[in-house]
Amino acid sequence: MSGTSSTLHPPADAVPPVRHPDAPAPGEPLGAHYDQCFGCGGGQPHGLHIEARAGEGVSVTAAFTVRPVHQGAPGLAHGGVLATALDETLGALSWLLRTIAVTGRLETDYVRPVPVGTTLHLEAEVTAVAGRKVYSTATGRIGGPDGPVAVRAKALFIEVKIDHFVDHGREEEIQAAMDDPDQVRRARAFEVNP
Ligand SMILES: CCCCC/C=C\C/C=C\C/C=C\C/C=C\CCCC(=O)SCCNC(=O)CCNC(=O)[C@H](O)C(C)(C)COP(=O)(O)OP(=O)(O)OC[C@H]1O[C@@H](n2cnc3c(N)ncnc32)[C@H](O)[C@@H]1OP(=O)(O)O
Repeated sequence: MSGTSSTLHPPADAVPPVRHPDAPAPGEPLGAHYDQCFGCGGGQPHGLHIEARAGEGVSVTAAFTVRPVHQGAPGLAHGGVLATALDETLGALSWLLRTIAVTGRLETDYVRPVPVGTTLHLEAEVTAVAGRKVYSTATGRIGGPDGPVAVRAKALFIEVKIDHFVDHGREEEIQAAMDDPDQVRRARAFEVNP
């Protein structure tokens, strides 16, 4: 069974997404947007350590291997962890648009259980853009990149400025991020040069 809420249908004035000319080439690893990110950060011991790569057009691929710490039921991945994997992969699309966007809405279909030890092969693409609203879809397949779909999602991301994080993040992490030249460089890489 599946159904999508109306807010995830692009409006009539939506336009196709445009890959930024300075976007990483297809196949290139995108790296983490933040070292402490639960989804992609290398410095986050409890994280999912998702590694995304640029795809064709405005798309990305990624892989996530389910570990015992990700269980919900015995031997099976927790649904919230799988939603996080989809959310993170969808978030990585920002590298190709070179805009910063946060998840406004994420709807997930769980089609097949995902056992511990499985590698989830993820793909995401932007389907439409309307002003600050970015519409996207993602799938997670098991047994190989062409294997059966286990999870899929539709999402609405909303474009924000760096100020979103500076205004809302806890001060100690924001200060540490601003003091880290590598973090500042990564944050800037999302933004189209004026
Ligand atoms: C130097 C220091 C740097 C530190 C930063 C470090 C790194 C930064 C770089 C990159 C990081 C970027 C992203 C992270 C990437 C991946 C992680 C995975 C993604 C996530 O995990 S990210 C976390 C979860 N995410 C949130 O934490 C969002 C909380 N939320 C809000 O912060 C606000 O809610 C916001 C901003 C979303 C909107 O607020 P707002 O005031 O800006 O705009 P507004 O409300 O007017 O919405 C504008 C139009 O979007 C429509 N709209 C809004 N929300 C909707 C919804 N839910 N459903 C349907 N439509 C919606 C409205 O209906 C309106 O539509 P219309 O224009 O047609 O009226």
